Amino acid sequence: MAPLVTVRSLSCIRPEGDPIFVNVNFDVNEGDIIIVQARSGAGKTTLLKCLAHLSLYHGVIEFKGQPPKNYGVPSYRTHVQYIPQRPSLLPGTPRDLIETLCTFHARLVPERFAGDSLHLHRAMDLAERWGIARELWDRPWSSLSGGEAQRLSLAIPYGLNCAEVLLLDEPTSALDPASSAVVERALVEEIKDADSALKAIVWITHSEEQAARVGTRFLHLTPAGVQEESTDEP
Ligand SMILES: Nc1ncnc2c1ncn2[C@@H]1O[C@H](COP(=O)(O)OP(=O)(O)OP(=O)(O)O)[C@@H](O)[C@H]1O
Repeated sequence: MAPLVTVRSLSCIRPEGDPIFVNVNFDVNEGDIIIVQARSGAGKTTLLKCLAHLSLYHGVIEFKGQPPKNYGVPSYRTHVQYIPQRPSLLPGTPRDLIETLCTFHARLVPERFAGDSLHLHRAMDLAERWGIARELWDRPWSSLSGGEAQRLSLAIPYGLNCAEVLLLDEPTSALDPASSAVVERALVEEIKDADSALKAIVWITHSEEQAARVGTRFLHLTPAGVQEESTDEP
C-alpha cells in the first residue's frame, strides 16, 4: 500500500542560519501511530509543523504522492492536521474554530460534509464523555485550563471526521493519568474504526509509558536525521 505521507531529505534551518535538523526521511503508513522522541529543543514540534506545512522547510513532503500545494494548503491542513501543544494561544472560542473548519470542510470535501451542527454535536458528545461541559465550547481558549483546551482541541477533528493524519504535540501533557488514558483509548480506537477518516497519527510524547501503550513505531529525532527503533523480538 502506498504511504500516506512521504518525507524525504527534510531539513529545517533557524532564522540565524544554523540547522535544527537535516536529512529527515520516513514514511507514514495507514495504521501507524508513530511516536517521535528526542531531547527538549531537538525539533519535534518543528518537525510536526513542517509536516503540516506551518514551518518553512527544505526537502520533500507529500500526502498520497502529491505536495501540499497541489491540494491547496488549507485543504492539505484539514487532511494532515496539527494539534498544538498549547491550544490556549488560539484566538476565539472552540465553537469558533470548529465552525471555521466546517466552512473549509464543506467546500473541500462536500461528499463527507454532514452539516455544521452534526459535526459540532459529534465533537460535543465526545468531549462530554471526556468530562467537558457543553458551555466550555463558548469560552475563549485563553480562559480554559490546559487540560480542558487539550480535550476540546482533540474533539474537533473527531467531530469533523476529515483528518487522515493527526499530528499530536504532547496531546495529554496537561491531563491527569485517568483522563489521559480515556483520551488515548479513544484515539487508538479511532484509527481502527473503518468509518473514521483517521488513518495514522504522529505523536510527540515525553512519557515512555504512554509511548509504549499507544505507539506502533518509534522515531528518534537527531540533528542528523531520524532513526527508527526496531520493535522486532530478539
Ligand atoms: N520561530 C523560531 N525562531 C527561532 N528558533 C526557533 C523557532 N521555532 C523553534 N525554534 C528553535 O528550534 C529548536 C527546536 O524547537 P522545537 O520546539 O521544535 O523543539 P522540541 O523538540 O519540540 O522541544 P520541547 O520538547 O521542549 O517541546 C529550539 O532550539 C527552538 O528554540
